Amino acid sequence: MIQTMKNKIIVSCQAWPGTPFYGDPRLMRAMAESALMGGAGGIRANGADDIREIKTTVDLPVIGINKLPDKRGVRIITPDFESARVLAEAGADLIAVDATVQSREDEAELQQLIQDIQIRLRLPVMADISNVEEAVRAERLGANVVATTMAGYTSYTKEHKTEGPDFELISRIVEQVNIPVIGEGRFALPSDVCEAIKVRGAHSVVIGTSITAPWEITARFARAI
Ligand SMILES: CC(=O)N[C@H](C=O)[C@@H](O)[C@H](O)[C@H](O)COP(=O)(O)O
Repeated sequence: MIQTMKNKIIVSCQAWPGTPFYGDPRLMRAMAESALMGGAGGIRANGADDIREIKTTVDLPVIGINKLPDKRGVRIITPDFESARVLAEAGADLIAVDATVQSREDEAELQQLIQDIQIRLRLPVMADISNVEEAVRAERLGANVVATTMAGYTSYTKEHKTEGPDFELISRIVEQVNIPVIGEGRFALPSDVCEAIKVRGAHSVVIGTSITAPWEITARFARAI
């Protein structure tokens, strides 16, 4: 399944409170259908309700996430086994988890979560990381793929946050790990996708805001004048 996404784009279809797409999973299904029509090779979606709805009409691999508070009360990507289990039940084909040191300092706990998803749910795990060290750690702890999702969003990477995708980080991770590396975060242009996959060696690329957040796309144009 991970192989089927090679050299493809994955569209992140997520609805947040305060945006017009929040509250009706059929809206994210329409987004995912649009992504399929446009040639996407996968979908990334948040929460069991959206995933269940997307799966009714969209025959693409779905990377499931569940952004929920962890035991500290901080919202992170798929904090625990239960939050992963409901995604599997809804039809997710791969589960993404926050694998940053900021959110999961405890290595044994992260390793246990990865193993539980792989063995009990029989699904592969995507590790969302923010730097090279976290990518190397995630591979060592058994993750099946690694994604640059959190680059620029942890306290220790926010100062180096790139305006567009962090291509340099993708290259460095590709050199250091053997599992597929997925570029994610701030992809805005078709040429960004080419750079990540053809030049930097990414397996595929996840695009969210620049496809599924029309208010942000509108603002980019509006700001131009
Ligand atoms: C940091 C974090 O929580 N990222 C989230 C992860 O699922 C989403 O809010 C992003 O939209 C997604 O990663 C895609 O990135 P972009 O929207 O930049 O194309």
